[in-house]
Order: sequence, then C-alpha cells, then structure tokens
Amino acid sequence: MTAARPVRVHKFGGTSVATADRIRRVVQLVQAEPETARRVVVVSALGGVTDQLLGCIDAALARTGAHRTTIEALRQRHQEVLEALVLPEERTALEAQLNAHWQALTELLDGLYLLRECTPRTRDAIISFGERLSAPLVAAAFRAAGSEAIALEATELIRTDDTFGEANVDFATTNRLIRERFAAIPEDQIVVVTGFIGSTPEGVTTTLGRSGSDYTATILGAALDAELVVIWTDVDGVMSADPRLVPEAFVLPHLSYREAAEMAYFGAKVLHPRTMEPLQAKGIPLRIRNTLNPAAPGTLITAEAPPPPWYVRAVTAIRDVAVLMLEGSGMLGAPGLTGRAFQALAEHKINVLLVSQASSEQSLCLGVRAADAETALDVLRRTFAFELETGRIRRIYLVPECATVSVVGDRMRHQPGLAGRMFSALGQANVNVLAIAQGAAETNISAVIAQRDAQRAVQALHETFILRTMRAHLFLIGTGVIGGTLLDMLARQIPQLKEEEGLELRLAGLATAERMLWQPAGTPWNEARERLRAEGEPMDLDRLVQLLTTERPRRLVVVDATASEEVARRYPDLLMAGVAVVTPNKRANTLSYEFYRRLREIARERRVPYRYETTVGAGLPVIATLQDLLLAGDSVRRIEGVFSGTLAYLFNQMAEGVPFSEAVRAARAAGYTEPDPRDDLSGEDVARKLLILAREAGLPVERSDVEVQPLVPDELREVPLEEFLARLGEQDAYWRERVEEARREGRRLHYIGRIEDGRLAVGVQAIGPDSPFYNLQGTDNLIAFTTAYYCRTPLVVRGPGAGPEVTAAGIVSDLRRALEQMR
Ligand SMILES: NC(=O)c1ccc[n+]([C@@H]2O[C@H](COP(=O)([O-])OP(=O)(O)OC[C@H]3O[C@@H](n4cnc5c(N)ncnc54)[C@H](O)[C@@H]3O)[C@@H](O)[C@H]2O)c1
Ligand SMILES: N[C@@H](CCO)C(=O)O
Repeated sequence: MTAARPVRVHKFGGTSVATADRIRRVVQLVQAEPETARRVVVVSALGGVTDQLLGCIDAALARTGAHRTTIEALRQRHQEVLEALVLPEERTALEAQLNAHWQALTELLDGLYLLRECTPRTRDAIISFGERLSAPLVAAAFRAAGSEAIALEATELIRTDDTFGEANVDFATTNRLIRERFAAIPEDQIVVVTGFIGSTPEGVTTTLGRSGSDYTATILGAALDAELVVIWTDVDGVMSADPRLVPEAFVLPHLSYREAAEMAYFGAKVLHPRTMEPLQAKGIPLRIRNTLNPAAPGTLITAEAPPPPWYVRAVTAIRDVAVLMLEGSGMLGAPGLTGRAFQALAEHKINVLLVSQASSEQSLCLGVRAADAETALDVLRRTFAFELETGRIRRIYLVPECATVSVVGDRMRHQPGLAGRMFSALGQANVNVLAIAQGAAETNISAVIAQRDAQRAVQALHETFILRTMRAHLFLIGTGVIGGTLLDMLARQIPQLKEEEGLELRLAGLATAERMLWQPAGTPWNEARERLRAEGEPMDLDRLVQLLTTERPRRLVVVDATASEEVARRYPDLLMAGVAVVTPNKRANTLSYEFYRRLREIARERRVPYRYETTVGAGLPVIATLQDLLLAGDSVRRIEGVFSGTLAYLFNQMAEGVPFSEAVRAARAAGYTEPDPRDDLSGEDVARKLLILAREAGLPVERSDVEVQPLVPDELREVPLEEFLARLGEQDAYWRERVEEARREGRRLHYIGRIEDGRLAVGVQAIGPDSPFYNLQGTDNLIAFTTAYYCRTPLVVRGPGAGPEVTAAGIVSDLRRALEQMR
C-alpha cells in the first residue's frame, strides 16, 4: 500500500474566478503546485454573482420582473465562460448540468414572485447556486488544461443544522462524510468543491455565512489532515496596518491563529475569526497568497508565530463606530443591568464591538456600528425606561463619529507598560481617548477615539510599536546666530538620525521678528530660510501660537532661539497644549519667580518637556549637574563661577593688551554676545544666569535680589545700540588701567557670580593664581558647586561658555532629550 499523499487545500474567491481568463490563471496556479500533494480546490461563485442573486430575490419580491432579466444575463455570462474554457466533447453534458441549475433557480425565483415571501431557507437555496454553477466550470477548466479533475457539491460533504444564513457545522458527521467521499476519489485527481454551502441531515441546502468559502476550505483541510490550506486573494498578505491609513504598512510574513482572529475582529478584513477554528486543534498552517503576485510568499498563519520585534504585531482600526453611554449612580451594584442591555441589543441583532465599564459602575460604555447607533439608542432607552424615569440611570446618550483603534499581538501578554506606551503615543499624537478596553487574554488593547483622529492614531501606533521609528516636528523661532547655526547643524544630522536611530525630525516651520512660515507637513531643512523669505507671511505671534497649539502636528517641539520676552511669555500656552519647549532664551526663567514656578509646574503636570540647559554656560552641562546633585539629595552651599563667555573672552583679550572696545567688537563678531551686547556689559546676562541657578537650587528669588556691578557706566547703557558701540572706545583707558593694576599685583580680572547664604552677587574681581578662575582661557566658563557632598573640593564644570556651535549643540542635546521623553 502506498502512503497517503499530503493534502493541500486551495481556496479562490469570487474575484479570482470572475472570468474565463482568471479561471485559467487559477488552473495554472494550482497546476504549478507540487503534484506530490493531493490538490483540493474550493471556489466561490463567479465574482459578483452572489450579490446579483440577492438582487434577484429583492426584484422577485418587489415583482419588478427584473429577476428574469438578471438570470438570463447570468446564464449568458456562465455560458461564455463555459465556451471559452471547456473541452468541446464535454460541452453538451456540462451545458445540460448547468441548465438544470438555471431551471431550478428560475423556478425558485418565480415562486417568490408569486408568494411574495422569501424564507431564510429559500434564500440559502437561491444563493447556493452561485457556487454550484462555478465549481463544475472550474473543474472542466482543469480537465481542459490536462489535469484530472472532478467537481463536488459541499452539500454532500458539510453537514449543518438549519440555522439558515449562518449554519452551524456538525463536525463529527462532516469529517466522516468528507473522509469517506475523498477515500473514493483517486488521489491524483484535483477535486473542486463548492465553497460557502452545506446541507442539513434532511438534505436541505444551507449557507455558512460571511467568508463561508474560507470556512469550507479550512473544514476540508481539517477533515483531510491537510499539510496546508492556502487562501488565494488579491493582496500580498495580511498587513501590519491598513495601507490606506499607513503608507509604510507592510505584509506580515507570519501570524498566529489568535492574532489573525484578533485582527479580523478589530477591523482588518483578513479572515473571519471562525475560519481558523477547524485548523487550530490540529495546528494545520494556513497561508494567504496573492493570485496576482504568486511569487510573493504571503502570510503564514500557524499556532505560534515567531515574535515580532516589539510585542505588537499589527494595528487595526474600525471606522464608523458610535459609542452608547449609560450613566447614573443607580447603576452601582445592579447586576442584571449590563446583561439586560446586551440582551436588548442582541434581540435587535445589534452587535456590540467594545464594552467598557469603570469599576465605580457609574457608567457603561458600548461601542456599536454607526449604522446601528440610532436603533441601539432607542432600544436602550426603551429597555431602561423605568430606570430613566426613576433616575437610577441618569442618561443614555450617543457619541457619534467614533472609531476604535487596537494594537494586537500574542506577545503583548504579561508585558507591563504596553498600555502606557499605547496611550502616551496617542497623547503625543493629540488624540483624545473616549473609552478603553482590553480583554483578559491581553492580546489586544483597544481605544475608542473620534473618527477624525483615526488616521493620526493608527499612524502613531504603527510608528511606535511596529516601525519603532519616531516622527517628530520642530518649529524654530529665531534664525539669527544661534537659530541659524542650529538649522545648519540639524540639516547635517537629519539623514543620519533617520537611518541610525529611526528618528524622523521634520521642520514644521520657522519665524523671525519679521516673518513666519507654517508648514506642518515639513519644509526642507536646508532651504528653510529661503522659503521663509519667499513664502513666509508677516509675523503675528498670536496667530503663530494659535497654529502651534491647535493645529500642531505630532510631537512638536518649539525651539525659541530669540532673546524675546514676548515669545517667552507664551511658553505656558505652548506647554499647556502639549507642545514641548527647548530654549537658550533666558527670559522665561528670569521673569517673576511665580512665572518660573508655573512653567515648571505645567511641564511636570502635563509631562511635556521644557528644557533650557543652554541658558547657563551655553552647551556646558551646568543645569543638568545642579539637577543631578539635587536628585541625589545633595544640598547646595555655594555656587561660584565665571558665567559669561563674552566677559571671559573680554578680560582674557585685555590681559593680552587688546583694547576693551576692540575685544567687545570681536566677541560680537564671533557670536558670543547677546543680541544686544549691552546685556553682557551691564552684567544683566550673568545676573540672569545666576537667578536661574538660584531658582533651580530652590531659592524663590527675584531679579531684584541680585546685586549687579556693571562694566559700563549707567549713562552709556541708556544710549541707542549704535551710539553705544561707537562710544565704547571711551572706556578703553579705564579698563587698560584696571587690567594693568591687577597685573602689577599678580592678579587677573574676571567677572564672577556667586550664590551663597541666599545672597546673589555678580561683579568684577581681581583674582590671584590660587583661584581656579585664574587660568581660564578664551570664552571658558567655570562653575564650581560647593555642596554637602562636594564640600572640600567643589564639583567643577568648565569649558567654552558661549559661541554658536557649542550653543547649537547644547540645544540639539536638549532637543534629543525632549524627544526621548515624548516617545
Ligand atoms: N551666543 C551665544 O553663545 C548664546 C549662548 C547661549 C544662549 N544664547 C541665547 O540665544 C538666543 C539667540 O541669540 P542670537 O545671538 O542667535 O540672537 P540673534 O539676534 O542673532 O537672533 C535672534 C533671532 O530672533 C528673532 N526674534 C527676535 N525677536 C523675535 C520675536 N519677538 N518673535 C520672533 N522672532 C524674534 C530675530 O528675528 C532673529 O532671527 C538669545 O536668547 C541668547 O541669549 C546665546
Ligand atoms: N552672551 C552670552 C551667551 C551665553 O549665554 C555669553 O557671552 O555668555
């Protein structure tokens, strides 16, 4: 006795067998499969036929007479296919077989026409003809192409109950019938089986409901212990998300049965969850393949699938959902209430997609299809009329135009933090969540959101969980020395960030004091300034803040590279709207202490990044160092330092004999000074830095608490900038003398700030060689923290404290940290 051949079941849907050409293709595809396997082919009706048969039923009931015309058109279509495909010697017999079907069909429809009534049983009988007509044609096409093939009607194989329209399979009998029938057929014969249909023990035809032909294929596969069931379709496989919503979605090579079922439940039109059931017990694999691209491997579905890189396999969405809300304190501890709601909806054949109930039991939230929403509302209001009247249920209402989004994956089980990632990704995408549901199986988490947010939500989740990339947006205010350098630096880094770290940072626009450009979809980094000039509109800060806060793209960071108080005052609006702020601008943190406190509070409460490391020491980690000390439980005793790159440079240059006015001009040309260099020379810039550090260290101090010794006399500080610069030479002699005087005493001048015992002071000091500040060079800052832990030797941060590159680099570092927080 030879060993039984392994069985492969191939299922082709209506579009795959819509025309003679397509049927030929089906024949080729199956013939290309290994002949060592027994080949079973399940077919649907020719594309569109089932719907036309349903149309015939309606036409007959409405007595339009159109059913006859449609039947004739269908007959002709099948006849054309027959003539194109079938061997001449088989034609007469096959025509006779099909004619018997057409006659039976016409009689049934005429009967409806007369009776004006169609029972579910008659409906099943009528629509079963689609498959009963297609299978013999496909089998004949195989024979014409040289393969041995026969057609079988599944009515003799699949035994069901009499739930017409969606009959339940009696697997014990069905398996026996299939095995017996196939045992009588030579194994090298291709067997073409009608999909979708079965019959009751009395021999009455039934149908298996939606995706019934897929089900037929898996029922046959299981009964015959198949090695594989192939569902041929017109897509390359199951995708990681709906490609219409997510262009980056890709075909998933491997899924588990459970994942495929979850995806089907949650909106992906993959396979009906029921389809996998017959295969599961035996672990028979199922593969989805594309008839139009048979070389593609498709998607393999098995009991276990190799895990995805990061827990989640796919993201799905159901659109056109409505949410029914039942609210009221009387719902607490009323056990039957939820049951009654479901029962009432079920009686009206309303399917509940999602359920969520807070443990306070004060509200129940049910997701239903939008088409069912009004009926569902009416049903619930009638069901709970008494409770509504007595106030046990306060109100029942509808939230229309919703969608559900879900993440699906077997590996999601027992993974703490996944739900958190999901909701923070939605939050970052500015998507509000109306309701949440997660089954105890933990293989999917769903959220109900507004329909208009669906695409944004699915993209955000796909990006977070599947692509593991991150798209973020930057809006730059200020394109001067620092902003301009930052733009150039980022333009260079962007390709690498994307390639190596999966970070796609887009420039959503930029603004200066004169113009603004809002391009949330992204503007090219290296053309940004030109675009601003060419396409920008006049700067309007109110409008800009409005755009940034209400129309913000996902993960938006505003970099404020101005020195403007007006801009700084808008940070609360930005942070409140979830827009991160990264800034080298010292203004915000040096307005009133109350303002500073509020900014930090909003940032903390909203969990939105607010970063300003470059406001002290430019790119040096000064604020981070202080924050780390405090985090470690340290307490600050003294902070002392040279905090100005410009002034360090100035004194170093003067020590070399360069006149004061010339050194200031050189500092300005090198981009060390503030936009208004009077801020440096008045000591104001250092006073601000000291104020920021004092506040960071916990002191609720104001600007007026800082004692400041200016470098230029009051009368010079008051004059316009041009005049100020022109008259700087007037100070040269004074400073030459002071530098000389210090040198004679073996000392050097530096501008030093100090916080100690709650006192803040900045001013010029003559320091000796024993001071750590004595050897500072160029624009070097040196900040020494004397603390409880660092009391004998202070912790020192030293390095260039001003300049476009170091500052821009510090901003990039803050930006990256902010984006990390926004993942
Ligand atoms: N130069 C440094 O080494 C250094 C170091 C740390 C911090 N910073 C800070 O960087 C910031 C920028 O300095 P810069 O030298 O690049 O200044 P800049 O004068 O070269 O450029 C300022 C930019 O801000 C824009 N701007 C001004 N007011 C505005 C408003 N109200 N609305 C919109 N845009 C406005 C201007 O049009 C310009 O594009 C300052 O706050 C400065 O303190 C500079
Ligand atoms: N003007 C500032 C820039 C850095 O904040 C300085 O010279 O230190």
